[in-house]
Amino acid sequence: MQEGRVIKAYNSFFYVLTEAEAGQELVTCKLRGKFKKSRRSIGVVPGDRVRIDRLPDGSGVVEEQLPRTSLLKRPAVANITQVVLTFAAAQPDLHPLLLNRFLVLAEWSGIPKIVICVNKQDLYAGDIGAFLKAYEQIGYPVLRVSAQQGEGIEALRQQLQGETTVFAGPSGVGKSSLLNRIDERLSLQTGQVSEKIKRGRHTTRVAELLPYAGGFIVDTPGFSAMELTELDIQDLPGYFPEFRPHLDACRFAPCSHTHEPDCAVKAAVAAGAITQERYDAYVNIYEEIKENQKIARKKEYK
Ligand SMILES: Nc1nc2c(ncn2[C@@H]2O[C@H](COP(=O)(O)OP(=O)(O)OP(=O)(O)O)[C@@H](O)[C@H]2O)c(=O)[nH]1
Ligand SMILES: [Zn+2]
Repeated sequence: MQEGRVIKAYNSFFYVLTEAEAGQELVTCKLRGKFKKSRRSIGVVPGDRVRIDRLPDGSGVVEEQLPRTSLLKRPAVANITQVVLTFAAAQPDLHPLLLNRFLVLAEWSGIPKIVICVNKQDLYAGDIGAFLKAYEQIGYPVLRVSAQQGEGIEALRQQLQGETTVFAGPSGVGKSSLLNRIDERLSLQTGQVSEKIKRGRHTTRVAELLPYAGGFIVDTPGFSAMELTELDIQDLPGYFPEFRPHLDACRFAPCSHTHEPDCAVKAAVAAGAITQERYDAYVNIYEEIKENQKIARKKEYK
């Protein structure tokens, strides 16, 4: 048996890239029939690690699906190791609340590495260094790049080595342009895809993993800032990494960290350990989720 990675799934065919020691071969596979039926859940998806048996004609049969470390659902893609949250320094402007919404979504998705990438440095004359430094201090690596001028692209390439990366971020920040800068072969494929998504076609489309630098780049937008309403409000404080050391020290449990007295999170804001910007984003997202829950409940009782 050979081990490999499903890089594409289409019409019940699974395209498996076998491990490097075996010579990196792309093998067209079918699923073992029994194996398919025994899985009630989502089944084998792009990004999954699998074991395959080879048939005399060179094709393969997926015999086993190995455990996943993460799963994005729309479209389904497994084992993403890194998300590059892409924004623009200008056009469109970088709004802290939008950045924080994406950070919360990325934390919620369980993807291990979260990187902030700020594109279009060439368009911005001011200094966003101080603004971004606060995010670096939380632990998020920050890359400042220009797809147009080439600034920072080498650092971005380094960041992609060996990882399975998805680029997420608002529309128009230059995700396609960046992929094009990184490697022309990437943009040809991804550019087309993002156009299709924007127009609302291909809603059931599947993701594809594009091999790059010993890892992969996934041709999906990852997630959109709209999905926030799906997360559990109890989990929200934990998605702010710098809140975590304070969460057990509030007088009330549970504490929403909004109106309660003797709140350790609010004390940390006052002491400067948590920035006002991040706390404001927390409250904003908290209220949005709460509001949505109310609406959902009203609908249920009707
Ligand atoms: N000045 C400048 N313009 C850029 C840069 N990167 C991208 N652009 C421009 O920004 C616009 C949007 O770029 P895209 O690459 O299409 O952005 P995108 O994030 O893929 O957009 P969606 O497909 O909507 O998600 C285009 O007009 C690009 O030419 C940059 O570094 N500097
Ligand atoms: Zn509190």
